Amino acid sequence: MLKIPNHQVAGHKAIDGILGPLIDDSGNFYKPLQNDDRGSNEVSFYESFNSEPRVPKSILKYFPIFHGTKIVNASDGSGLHPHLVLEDVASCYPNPSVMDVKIGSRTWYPQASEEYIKKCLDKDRVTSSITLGFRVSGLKLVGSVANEDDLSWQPDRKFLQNLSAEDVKLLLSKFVSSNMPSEDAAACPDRAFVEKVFGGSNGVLEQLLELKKWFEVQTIFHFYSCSVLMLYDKESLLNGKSSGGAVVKLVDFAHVVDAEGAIDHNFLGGLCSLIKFISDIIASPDDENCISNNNGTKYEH
Ligand SMILES: O=P(O)(O)O[C@@H]1[C@@H](OP(=O)(O)O)[C@H](OP(=O)(O)O)[C@H](O)[C@H](OP(=O)(O)O)[C@H]1OP(=O)(O)O
Ligand SMILES: Nc1ncnc2c1ncn2[C@@H]1O[C@H](COP(=O)(O)OP(=O)(O)O)[C@@H](O)[C@H]1O
Repeated sequence: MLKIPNHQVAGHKAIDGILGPLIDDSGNFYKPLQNDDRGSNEVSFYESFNSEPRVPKSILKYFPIFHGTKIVNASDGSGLHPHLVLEDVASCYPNPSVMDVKIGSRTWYPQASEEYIKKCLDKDRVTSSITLGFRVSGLKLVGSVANEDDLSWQPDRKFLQNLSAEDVKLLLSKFVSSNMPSEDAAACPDRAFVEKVFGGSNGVLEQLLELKKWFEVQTIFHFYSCSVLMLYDKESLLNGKSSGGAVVKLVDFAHVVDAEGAIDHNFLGGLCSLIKFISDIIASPDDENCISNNNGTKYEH
């Protein structure tokens, strides 16, 4: 029995009869192939990625496992439709906090139509993509008590569109905090999970640094409009379960193109920028938890 995922934070969602991803109880994520080139491009990417001998084994873990395609009933009620069958990277978490960060200051690929480039450029300009090299595309923050809906916060696209560098820093700090899963700008994030999630030898920062090393040398693919997904489970971490630890996965390969022997400096630049934000949060002392809001007011504990 396929169902709508609870933990999807961005992209096309299978709500209100729209075509979107579905999951099963066996840990699979069914992403519908879009009817234009995007669906077939993403299938081609997974096929070539998985058969590409130049991709180091250590890098494979940053990509969802690909189980091929399958025709299943679409979420919009339109009947049978081909879907990518991917590993559901959220399936091992009871109640994950999730952040989708679209990497790159430029989300359009060189071969795209003028109309598409304009649409992407407009979004890159109004969001933090051009200024920061990435934008937060989706977010779900969960409170410390599992399964209590009122303790989770999933901001809408509008809220995420206009974030400054300070706002992004605040959001990343909230992502690793046990308090205030809300858009309240006056809230001081306690960063209770900063070491467990961002820091440490298995944390987000180490994972991003490993990815960065690969992006410094790989000249196989250019990953336009692709996202870094960060997930972890607060309750499991609080209970000392190692299974709640943070993972980094790359998702959305509808616009991956051949690198033609060149470094993907667009992705690499965005990744370095995200790494800098996360390193700064790990390094900043606790008394810098309270960050200025949009008016420059500094909130205290
Ligand atoms: O038009 P929208 O607003 O739904 O745009 C989608 C984007 O949502 P956004 O507004 O940037 O959060 C969406 O971005 P996210 O995955 O949500 O970050 C995709 O870029 C999507 O395009 P594609 O399927 O990757 O080709 C975009 O979808 P298309 O409309 O290009 O199919
Ligand atoms: N393999 C996966 N497992 C679990 N969740 C996923 C997976 N792939 C994508 N998602 C969820 O779906 C969202 C949108 O995915 P994406 O591939 O970007 O779709 P779209 O092409 O519609 O933008 C992500 O932000 C994430 O929350």
